[in-house]
Formats: sequence, structure tokens, C-alpha cells
Amino acid sequence: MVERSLILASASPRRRELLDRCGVPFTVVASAIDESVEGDEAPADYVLRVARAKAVAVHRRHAGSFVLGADTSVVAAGRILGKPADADQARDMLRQLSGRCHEVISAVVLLSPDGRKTERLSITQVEFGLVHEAWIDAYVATGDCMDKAGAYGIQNQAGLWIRRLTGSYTGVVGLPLFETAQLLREAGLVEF
Ligand SMILES: Cc1cn([C@H]2C[C@H](O)[C@@H](COP(=O)(O)OP(=O)(O)OP(=O)(O)O)O2)c(=O)[nH]c1=O
Repeated sequence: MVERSLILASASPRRRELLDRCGVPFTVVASAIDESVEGDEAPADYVLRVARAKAVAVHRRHAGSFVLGADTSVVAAGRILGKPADADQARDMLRQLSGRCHEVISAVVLLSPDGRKTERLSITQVEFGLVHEAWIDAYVATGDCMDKAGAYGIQNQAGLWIRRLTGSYTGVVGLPLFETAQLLREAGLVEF
């Protein structure tokens, strides 16, 4: 096993809980980066770019460590839905998702102490059943939507609206465990 520290470059409590399951000790350092979409950037390119930027920002301050960065976006009808700015935007996003399929794209990037970068992408198809206006109002009132891409948390009440999912549940929650474990294993940080 490699005797180097691992830093999770994220403020997300979900990512912390998921990374805990990999069984490797780590610390958390949040990165504040600009997450705006650049021009007509493709969704997968955008998510990878932002995940890299989060890892790089933290690696600059902690160059002797491994740094893991991640990003998650919802893509509906080709449009990238990040975290809603307010309750109205959250309602709009949930109306767009109701009764349709969308994709959740998560990127995970690992920087080594020597600056070597490895990365993986996880793409999941999610189908929402019809979501009534009253359900949207009640859910938005809980506030759960505000810190989540696409304005929903599959792990909370919005999970009741999901008819089907093909891909990675943990990817939707923000840290695809299969892909993350691959990166940590390749770096010699986990054994299995
Ligand atoms: C779709 C979906 C997203 N999410 C979360 C995962 C991410 O934390 C968040 C998307 O925003 P991100 O910008 O990917 O992450 P973040 O701002 O929470 O954390 P950081 O940038 O510091 O790493 O939405 C869920 O928890 N459940 C879901 O069902």
C-alpha cells in the first residue's frame, strides 16, 4: 500500500459518505471553483472539466497528496442542469424531468502527488414517472433540492418518483463507487 494521504476535494456530505465505503483514510478540503458552462461545451466534457478543476485547485495547495475531485450534472434533452439557483428554478427543472428520461453524468478525477491524472466518467439513464405539481411544491418546500444537480436527491423523497435506472446509483448520488475504486486501486490506495 502507498503511504500517502488522500484528500477529497469536495464539500458534499454524500461524497464523503460514499468515499468512506472505500475503506481508505482521507481528509476533506472543499474547493470553490467557477462551475459555469463554457459556450456549447458537451455535457461529458463539462463534467470532466469541472471535476478536474476541483482536484487541481486543491492539489495546488496540497501537492504532496493524492487528491480526488468529482462533479455531477443532470442532462435533460441535451441541456445541462446543475444546482438550482432558487425555488422557481428547482420547480422548472423538476417539471422538465417529470415523465421523461434523462442522464446523470458523474466524473471522478484522481491526481497523484507527482501530478499524474487518472479519471473516469459514469453515465446513468434515469426515468421519472409523472410528478404532480403538488408533489413538486411539497418537495421543493423541504429544501432538499437546493444543493443537488437537477433539483432532486434520489436518496431522499425524490427517489419515490424514479421508475427505472440503468447505470450507477452511487454515480447519481455524486461519487460512482465502481469507477472511484478503480482509480484508487490503480494508485495502490485500496487493495480490493
Ligand atoms: C441527481 C443527484 C445529485 N446529487 C448531488 C451530487 C452532488 O453533490 C450535487 C451536484 O453538485 P456538484 O457540483 O457535483 O457537487 P457539490 O457542489 O455538492 O460538491 P463539491 O462541488 O464540493 O464536490 O448533487 C444527489 O445528492 N442526489 C441526486 O439524485
